[in-house]
Amino acid sequence: MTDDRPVILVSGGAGYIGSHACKVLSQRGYLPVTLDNLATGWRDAVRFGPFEQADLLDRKAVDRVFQAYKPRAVMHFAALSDVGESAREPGRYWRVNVGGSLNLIEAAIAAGCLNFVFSSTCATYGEQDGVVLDEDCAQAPINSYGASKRAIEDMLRNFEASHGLRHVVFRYFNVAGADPEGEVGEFHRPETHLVPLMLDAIDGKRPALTLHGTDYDTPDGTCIRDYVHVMDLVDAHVRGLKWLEDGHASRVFNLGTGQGFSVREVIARSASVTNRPVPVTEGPRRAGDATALVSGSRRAEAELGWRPARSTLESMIADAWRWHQGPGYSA
Ligand SMILES: NC(=O)c1ccc[n+]([C@@H]2O[C@H](COP(=O)([O-])OP(=O)(O)OC[C@H]3O[C@@H](n4cnc5c(N)ncnc54)[C@H](O)[C@@H]3O)[C@@H](O)[C@H]2O)c1
Ligand SMILES: O=c1ccn([C@@H]2O[C@H](COP(=O)(O)OP(=O)(O)O[C@H]3O[C@H](CO)[C@H](O)[C@H](O)[C@H]3O)[C@@H](O)[C@H]2O)c(=O)[nH]1
Repeated sequence: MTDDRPVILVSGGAGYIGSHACKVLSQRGYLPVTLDNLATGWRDAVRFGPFEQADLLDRKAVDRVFQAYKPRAVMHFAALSDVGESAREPGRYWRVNVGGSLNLIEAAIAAGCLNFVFSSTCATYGEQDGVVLDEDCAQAPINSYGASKRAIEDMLRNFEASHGLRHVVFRYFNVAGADPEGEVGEFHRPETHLVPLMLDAIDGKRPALTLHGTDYDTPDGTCIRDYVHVMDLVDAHVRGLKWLEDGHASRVFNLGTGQGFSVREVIARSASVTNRPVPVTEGPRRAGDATALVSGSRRAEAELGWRPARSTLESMIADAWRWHQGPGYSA
């Protein structure tokens, strides 16, 4: 390799969040190497560094990527992350998320790459009405997706104790928005996330958005979530990487704004940002959904100096809408 930038191995770099992370890493002087099997990601989203098509379940292939690029650290985004599917097919979530992470962790250790940044989720907290969700809160996942992520957090702690694997765990709340320059954005097939489905309904790509439950114990009956802009989220990842490079101890950080919005509030805000009506139908609850998930922590701000700059509903919807109408969305 002639490029002498520090290499970061990005698992899941062809996916929504991983592709944004690659963009920001490359802007900040790193060489992001994407390892992805394209299960839910896209070749076109890998634009900011080399691409290695490999499955995390193939340990030999993962070892080869470490040998070829000698990364300084790993950012591990690759996972299955559809809450509803995880309720129906728990085996896939344990196999891919937990088994794949075990391979990646063991390969990193074998290669002497001991700095590891991991995508976890607020779904590890489960359903805890009235509890402030900070990092010390008990984890009680209510679906196998959340359970698989909690298991990986445990795995990281075990491998730190045995092999010195230093790690930062980010428990994301709901990620939304897109690269404001429109190079990458969110595109899943099938799509399950609220914002892209709503934008599809607004511009006629789907007949309507279905409200998954209107009888929750919230002011308007729909679930409450804490939405964070994908660009703010990946900025925190680069800060997490520097935290490890600076020699700090392993740490868990929530990534959310601390403000919750109901599904109906997101819909109302989208109608005003796009200046178009949102066709809506009411449906039953979706298996595995918690009533309200809102971060109650300022740890990332206090310790990483992280300040979300674009995480208003307006910015997230406006950036997602721009991406949605551009050429990349249906590529
Ligand atoms: N989007 C959110 O709101 C959100 C919230 C909390 C946590 N997360 C976590 O963030 C991470 C990224 O989420 P995303 O929304 O970008 O998902 P995504 O589906 O867009 O990206 C995941 C990527 O991982 C790849 N992948 C999956 N299985 C693989 C395997 N076995 N080997 C190699 N590559 C594999 C996929 O092809 C895809 O490119 C996930 O770990 C997810 O659990 C996301
Ligand atoms: O068509 C839809 C899609 C979503 N929703 C609702 O909108 C809210 C947000 O749903 P998303 O599917 O966009 O996001 P989730 O909260 O289910 O999931 C996100 O947060 C989870 C943690 O709970 C996981 O981390 C997961 O990876 C991440 O996508 C939920 O109340 C959901 O029921 C609808 O009403 N209709």
